[in-house]
Amino acid sequence: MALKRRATSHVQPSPSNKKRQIKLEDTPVAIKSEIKDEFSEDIKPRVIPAAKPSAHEVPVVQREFYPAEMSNARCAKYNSGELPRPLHLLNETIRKTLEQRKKIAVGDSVIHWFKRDLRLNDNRALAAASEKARSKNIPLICMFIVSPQDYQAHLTSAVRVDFELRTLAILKADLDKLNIPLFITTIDSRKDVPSFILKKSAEWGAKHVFCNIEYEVDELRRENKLITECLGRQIDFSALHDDVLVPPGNLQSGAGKQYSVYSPWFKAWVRHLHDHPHLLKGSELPQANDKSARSKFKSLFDAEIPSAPSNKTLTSKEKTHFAHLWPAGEHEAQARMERFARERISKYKDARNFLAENANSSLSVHFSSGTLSARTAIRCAQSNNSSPKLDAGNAGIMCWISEVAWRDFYKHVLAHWPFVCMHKPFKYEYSDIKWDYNEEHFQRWCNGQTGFPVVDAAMRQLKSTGYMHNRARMIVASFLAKDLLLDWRKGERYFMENLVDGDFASNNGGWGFSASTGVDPQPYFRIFNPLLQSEKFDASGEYIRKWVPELKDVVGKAIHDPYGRGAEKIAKTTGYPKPMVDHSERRKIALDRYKSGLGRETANVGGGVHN
Ligand SMILES: Cc1cc2nc3c(=O)[nH]c(=O)nc-3n(C[C@H](O)[C@H](O)[C@H](O)COP(=O)(O)OP(=O)(O)OC[C@H]3O[C@@H](n4cnc5c(N)ncnc54)[C@H](O)[C@@H]3O)c2cc1C
Repeated sequence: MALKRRATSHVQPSPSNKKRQIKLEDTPVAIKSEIKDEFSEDIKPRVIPAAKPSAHEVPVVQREFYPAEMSNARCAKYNSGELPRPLHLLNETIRKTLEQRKKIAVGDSVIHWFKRDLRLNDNRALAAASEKARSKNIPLICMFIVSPQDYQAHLTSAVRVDFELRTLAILKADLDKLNIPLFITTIDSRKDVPSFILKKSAEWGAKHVFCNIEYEVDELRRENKLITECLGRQIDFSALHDDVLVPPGNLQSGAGKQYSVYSPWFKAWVRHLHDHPHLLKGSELPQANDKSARSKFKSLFDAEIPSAPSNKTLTSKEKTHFAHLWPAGEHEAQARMERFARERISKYKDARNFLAENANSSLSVHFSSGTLSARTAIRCAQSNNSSPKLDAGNAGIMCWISEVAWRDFYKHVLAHWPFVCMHKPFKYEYSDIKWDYNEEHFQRWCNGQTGFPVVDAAMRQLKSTGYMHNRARMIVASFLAKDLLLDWRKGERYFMENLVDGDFASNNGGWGFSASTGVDPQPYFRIFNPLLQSEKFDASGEYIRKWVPELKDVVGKAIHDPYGRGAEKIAKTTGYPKPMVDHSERRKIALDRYKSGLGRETANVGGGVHN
């Protein structure tokens, strides 16, 4: 019972997302223990404590899926190579089984398993599956598995699930035109996914199954296991790199180490792509099946798209709202990319940080669901540039490419330092920083009621649209960690539960950057001043007025600080709250906390830099 209470205590129902909250108590005990067993070889020998939280236990870990927070010593073992990285193990299995898998004769069909690659264009595994099917003139079958427990474990937002399901309808229709069925089904227990794939392969006579690699720990381990289990049944399970331009592990410094700083990593990334142009080349579209596939697999063609799991269901009003805001599917993604490259990309460098400007691409939702490949996007940017080089030509285009590269960077980080996926900060020595768990403070942050207009505008933008401007993400993340002194992982979690573009690696990377606990972070003594950020990046207050209607009649600079700059009367009348903390006081406490968490002197707290 205590375990359940702890697990649910950090689920943060807010008025608008209450319906979407996961009711963990509803999860049958039997299923919970299955999940624990399945989680990883890595944790199997360890016993997950039943109830009593250890002094070190953080109430952020979803204990019904994962063990308690990992120790620093165990993180160090990943760093020293004593513990093998899941991607390394997967690569090894791929390499060791290659010859045996090559010998497997093509069966009666070939399967492509869609995951976060929901497109026909430029899709490595789908193209390979199609090629295999064509080599023997047999049908290609596509499949997608709705896994409610994966949604729950990965904190996938209801908005994102809705986007995925709408995309699947488009994908199914596009595949249908090629006589290719898209079979979509729901598997209640994530543990059953591998056996389901084996079962379907046998049923459809498939000897080849293809998918693209996801770099999160559970997924890498699942695919590793699938290769071996499939091989035992004479089935070739192929997992390919697709989601990133350069496969993780391919970029190393002169000393043979992984880069943990972005700038040298980016130079190496550019160099690698210039030296290996095939990595940027698009993949072929899948070829049509023979018409006979329609009768042979009629039930698959007829299979309906399942509805969202009950804890990830939007109301019909929300559905209409988000469908209008985020049209789904790869055609929309392509059109949006082309429009952006034609109309706005060249001004991106100068305008991208301004909160009220429509300067960014808003393509993250498509990258994270795989309705647009980062390769395709970069080729499109390149084709609008005066130089074919990734680091030359138009400043706006170069800058945008370097932003897309951050996405690759964080996936490389995730693959090389897998403990970031296990609730540990990249800088695990920062685990000892004392965080607060003040529920009222957290709720005020979630609901945009902090009394800091720019923070509140951003949090309300998230709630209303499932999206937040990048600069705003940095401001609110810094505010949560360094002004409210709340555990940044609570913010990381809330973002995943609400973002339409939620992506583990980028989200974790962004939070680590802002809380100064991550890879290539801003130093802990750099503490965003929300007022200065507001004045700099929303000078006219347009962004604030849009999202905080209580302040729409405030004129001039008072918009950034209504209580401090003479707009108290309006703010009071409209019910806009006073600032919930004093920034300069909190800044001092934050510096102290960081210093003592790192075991440094606490006396001298000067030297903090205001941005
Ligand atoms: C605290 C925090 C949390 C974040 N969480 C996510 C997340 O869950 N999912 C997500 O996709 N991005 C996340 N980001 C990164 C970034 O904010 C978004 O990618 C960006 O705002 C998406 O808007 P856009 O598509 O208009 O980006 P653009 O400015 O047009 O950039 C183009 C693309 O480059 C990539 N990109 C840009 N900036 C970054 C970055 N800092 N890190 C990684 N990739 C980047 C994205 O794929 C983006 O779509 C987070 C950043 C922070 C600071």
